[in-house]
Amino acid sequence: MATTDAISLSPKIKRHKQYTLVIPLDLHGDRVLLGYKLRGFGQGKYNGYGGKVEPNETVIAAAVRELHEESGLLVEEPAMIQRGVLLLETVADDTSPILEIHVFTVETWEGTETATDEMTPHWFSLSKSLTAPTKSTPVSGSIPPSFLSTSSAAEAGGVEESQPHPGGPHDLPVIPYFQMWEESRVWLPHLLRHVSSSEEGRGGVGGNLISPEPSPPAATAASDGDRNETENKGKKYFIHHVQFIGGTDMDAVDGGEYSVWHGMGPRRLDWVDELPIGEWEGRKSFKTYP
Ligand SMILES: COc1nc(N)nc2c1ncn2[C@H]1C[C@H](O)[C@@H](COP(=O)(O)OP(=O)(O)OP(=O)(O)O)O1
Repeated sequence: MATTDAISLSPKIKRHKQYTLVIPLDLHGDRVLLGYKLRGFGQGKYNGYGGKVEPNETVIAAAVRELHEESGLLVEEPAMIQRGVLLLETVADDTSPILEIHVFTVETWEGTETATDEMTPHWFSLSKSLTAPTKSTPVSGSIPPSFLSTSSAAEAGGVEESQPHPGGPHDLPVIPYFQMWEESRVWLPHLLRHVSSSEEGRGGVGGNLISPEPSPPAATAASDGDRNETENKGKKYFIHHVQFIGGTDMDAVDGGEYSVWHGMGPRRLDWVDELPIGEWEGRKSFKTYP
């Protein structure tokens, strides 16, 4: 099945800036950990844990470092499972580099998730978060009042343990997709379905907590620009390429300000067997769009 929007991008003529994004998954507990960002780029949004890849650092080393700095969770490099790459480009500002964000999941770690002055941790239900969200997606469980409950930790610049959810994993809320970067609403449900369907095949997820893979409503699937999910079965990595046209995030907690990193324009999401990683300015990087 053909993808929808055409993307005319020449990665070779734009600089790339590399980032990492790590999503801890507790498959047996049917839970996904996200951080609520308290400062900097993406403030007021939920996201995975990550940041910039420093000079002379590998992407995977940066993923391990950022996860530990922002969440307190410690993993060894082999525990990082690369899942895909986001290629985010702004057309409103031609001088901005393409954000090349390497997405990983981890399923084992040492330590307990802790709040830092940058991120506060919140668990969400994995099985309830598998479908592409719409504004009317019901939010079961209770969305944590993050910006209220975490301000004390932020003000103190200190560390606060995240509390277990009172009703247990079944009472956890759906991922608040409308409090995330808008392109996450597209790729994250795909990734969670991909992980849960492959784990389910191995009998692994939460003792059968995961329901059969749902089909997104036809209108959503068509507009997501992604391939038919059956066709993607067995492919290992996703590539989500988005051109932002600039706009205002009306869902932002602060009311939304114009940013060149809002307003999804042309985009495509593909699943591939291998990520085309090559040399870019002397370091391993995403090579070309396949
Ligand atoms: C614009 O769209 C984005 N979508 C998503 N899903 N994630 C994004 C987007 N833009 C940035 N990110 C991610 C990538 C990183 O994981 C963080 C940004 O990290 P930050 O700018 O805070 O990098 P640090 O190295 O931690 O920076 P400081 O040490 O200067 O705080 O968001």
